[in-house]
Amino acid sequence: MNKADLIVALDVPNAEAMEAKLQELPDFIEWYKVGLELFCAEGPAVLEPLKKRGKKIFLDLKLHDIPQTVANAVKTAASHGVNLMTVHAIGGRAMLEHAAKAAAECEHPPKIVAVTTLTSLSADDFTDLGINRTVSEQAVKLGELAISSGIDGMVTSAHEAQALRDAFPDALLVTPGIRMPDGDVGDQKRVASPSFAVDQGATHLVIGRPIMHAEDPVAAATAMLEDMNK
Ligand SMILES: O=C(O)c1cc(=O)[nH]c(=O)n1[C@@H]1O[C@H](COP(=O)(O)O)[C@@H](O)[C@H]1O
Repeated sequence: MNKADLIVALDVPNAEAMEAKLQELPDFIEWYKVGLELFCAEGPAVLEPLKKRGKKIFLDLKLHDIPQTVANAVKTAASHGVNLMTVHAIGGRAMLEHAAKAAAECEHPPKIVAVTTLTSLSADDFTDLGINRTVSEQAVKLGELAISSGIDGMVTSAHEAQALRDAFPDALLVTPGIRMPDGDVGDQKRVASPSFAVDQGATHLVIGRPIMHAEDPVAAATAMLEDMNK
């Protein structure tokens, strides 16, 4: 039994590249994330090979629009049989409530998680954006909005996870920006190890390049899982 779910981000340009990776990656990976790049390239058909393999699907489209548009998008996406979806918390209460209601009305309701602050943003970006709170304060503020609107949980870096876990004991906490201590950070700003994320209360860890770009993806995924469970 793993301490959290490991989700591999299929950040590849097309279905062919996805298939190559799926053949390489180990069976113990139960969750895959399909994001904007792959979904824009292939549309919903790209989900079929994952469903055939019995994998759980995180469709990460980070919806942020007027309430009705988001509700319709949630319903349409859910009809393709996805387990988890993202919206942006800053879309506001009406948008979040519409998303939650649309999901609940689906035959197979997906869980909806709200992005609080992208893991690629730092405190300096907050200054640029005119936000005067700390990243943790902002996460809790947006978490309150999301949870009270009927959303299932938040996407956050592991550094805000404990504050969110304390405030919302039952929420899903999805943490991207996962790196081993010596790993290449790339464009991420708020990174943490798998074990740190789990210790802080994460329920799902999203990992892309450290596994997808590894010379040996099986070894990389195994090391992430071991670190998560230690
Ligand atoms: O919603 C997400 O999944 C997400 C939110 C966030 O704040 N930061 C973030 O990196 N992500 C996604 O998580 C994945 C992280 O990829 P790596 O940095 O390659 O591990 C990417 O697919 C991002 O789109």
